[in-house]
Amino acid sequence: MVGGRVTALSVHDVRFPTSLAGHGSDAMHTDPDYSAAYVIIETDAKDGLKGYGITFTLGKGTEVDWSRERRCAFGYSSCFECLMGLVGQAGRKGVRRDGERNIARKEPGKGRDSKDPLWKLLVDMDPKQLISCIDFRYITDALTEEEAYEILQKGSIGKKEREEQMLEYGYPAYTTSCAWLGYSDQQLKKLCNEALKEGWTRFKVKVGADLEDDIRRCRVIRDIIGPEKILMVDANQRWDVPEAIEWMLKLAEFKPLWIEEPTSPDDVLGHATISKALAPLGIGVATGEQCQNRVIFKQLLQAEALQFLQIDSCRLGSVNENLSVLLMAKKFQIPVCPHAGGVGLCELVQHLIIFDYISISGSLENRICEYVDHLHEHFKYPVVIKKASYMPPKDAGYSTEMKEESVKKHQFPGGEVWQKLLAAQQN
Ligand SMILES: C[C@H](O)[C@@H](O)[C@@H](O)[C@H](O)C(=O)O
Ligand SMILES: [Mg+2]
Repeated sequence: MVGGRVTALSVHDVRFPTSLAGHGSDAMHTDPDYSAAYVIIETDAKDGLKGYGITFTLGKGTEVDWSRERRCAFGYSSCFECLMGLVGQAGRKGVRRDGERNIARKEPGKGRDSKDPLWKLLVDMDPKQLISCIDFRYITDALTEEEAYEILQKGSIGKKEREEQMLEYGYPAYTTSCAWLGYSDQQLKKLCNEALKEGWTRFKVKVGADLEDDIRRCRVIRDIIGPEKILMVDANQRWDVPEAIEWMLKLAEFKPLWIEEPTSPDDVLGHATISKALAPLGIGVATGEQCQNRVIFKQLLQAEALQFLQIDSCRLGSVNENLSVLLMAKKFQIPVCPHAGGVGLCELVQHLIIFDYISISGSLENRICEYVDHLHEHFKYPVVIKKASYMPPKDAGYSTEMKEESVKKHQFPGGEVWQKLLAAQQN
């Protein structure tokens, strides 16, 4: 039982000047500053329990999220059970405030009252408890409560062995850090060679702005990694549907496993058309990092519009919403390959995908979780990567807490880092 009532809440506009070095750049976001609306919730619990929440943005977006997080958190009243949101009704309340339903958010504090990391808390919940966390409204035409229960019951067979396997070997990852669009060929080569030495075997490269550049960059990276290692390409919504198909016909020689976000993330049928056209080439469609709720994921699955489903821990409103998507993906037999990176997304989503493997999917076939090698040093419990795999976190909670010093220095615009940059711009 959760103790304590919420006594204070603060929201911090934390930004990192990643655009200066081209980190995170793609065909649509040429100069992102990885940023977050970071929420700290204090309680009067005797043990000094606090909750931490993150909404990832590319800088300016924090201004929208900042004001919303404040209102939203206060709107919950001071009842800590509501903030926990591990009850279906509370989850429903959290994602459905009138007129604000489409802004990505995440409930702060989840898992923090337990001594377990979030993945373990979920793994140890029985199917009935897990089901009670899910809002099935709008998805029963794709997944009923009974079907979800059955999936979880079946998933409990062999759970212990899978948990041990995760603790020993971790969850397989791929890297996006070598090939941001703003990186020079020289930098790309250097980073790729280093990643190979570190044991990475799966690489994602940004494409979509210029076909000749893409062909050259894919060739550079294939030459370095060889024909056997896995390559994925990501266009970040740059193309129209016919353009996506034509462009990918030209990149097919590099044997990408998937094309990610080929077109508008809202265009379910467009994704289906692209999937159908690229299937004979052995190229799948991956999407989901901009998908904000279970209904869109339901439609993508029903329309056979994607072959790899990319949940995002912050974009989907709450852990609860993620649970429903993991279960739908299992029913439709589509592998979940989470989106990560940004500020803290790797820290968060590792919990969900480790839980998915142990309790839902039971398979690692065609499954990999994104890893991006930026900004982990600002987190109190940073991810641990060994042999290109995420090692299950051991600390309590959702690994969301940032270092106080990092928050202070990177507050926008008053923090030391921004004061220096803004002063340099004026001179
Ligand atoms: C602006 C961001 O860096 C995106 O490019 C990034 O999230 C990307 O789509 C990814 O898949 O990692
Ligand atoms: Mg992407």
